[in-house]
Amino acid sequence: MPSEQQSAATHCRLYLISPERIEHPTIFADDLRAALDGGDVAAFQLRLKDVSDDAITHAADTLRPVCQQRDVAFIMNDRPDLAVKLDCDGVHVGQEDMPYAEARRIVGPERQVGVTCKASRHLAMEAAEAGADYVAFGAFFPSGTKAVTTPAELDILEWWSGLMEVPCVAIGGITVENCRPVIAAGADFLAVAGGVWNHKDGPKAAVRAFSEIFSAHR
Ligand SMILES: Cc1ncc(COP(=O)(O)OP(=O)(O)O)c(N)n1
Ligand SMILES: Cc1nc(C(=O)O)sc1CCOP(=O)(O)O
Ligand SMILES: [Mg+2]
Repeated sequence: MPSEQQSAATHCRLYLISPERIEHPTIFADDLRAALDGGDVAAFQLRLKDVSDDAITHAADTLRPVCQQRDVAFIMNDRPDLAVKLDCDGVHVGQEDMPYAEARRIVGPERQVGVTCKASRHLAMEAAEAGADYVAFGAFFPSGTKAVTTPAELDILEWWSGLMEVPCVAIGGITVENCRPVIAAGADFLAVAGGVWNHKDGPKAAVRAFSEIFSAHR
């Protein structure tokens, strides 16, 4: 995420996660533009599952400019190699993807590397000490996007934010309706997919609503 935005340590921000499939990137680009123009978004993660590298490439080439024109970091999920090849701002890796050090070796020092830490203080300390740009905890709520997750409790956010400078991301089933305690517990970023794309009034209204909640918590 852009570094200037990390300076406001108490200000939570949105980290938007893409749907797992994007059939028509040029059409989805309109949804993304609308969402990003709805309010403050720090980052967008391209999280496509079970699709070809060509499909990821086409989506990234279409969506990255939409993000970068708005100063929204464009993060590739799972694939440090594609993060470099497609000139992304960073990569997110999970515990089943590859070790942090390997991801860092591939993307180099300039791009961001974020690491899934589930509900583990140990994994988070390990990732932060190794140099991760952020650690991600979750899932805080049941997710309609990802079936198999590890339940996480809010106290891990309180503990982390009281102890560490490295930003923490909260993920898993977060919506406009349930996000307030997650923000109050100390999340620096809320990573959200369904809570934006499936919002009853559309993605733009969802981002606007999140932004208003963030502002009220400042
Ligand atoms: C910000 C953020 N946090 C966690 C995840 C989950 O990553 P991972 O455990 O590798 O699972 P998949 O997303 O790859 O299914 C994430 N993508 N982003
Ligand atoms: C990709 C992902 N990882 C999770 C974890 O717990 O690590 S939960 C999750 C899904 C995020 O989408 P939604 O906001 O729709 O629940
Ligand atoms: Mg992964």
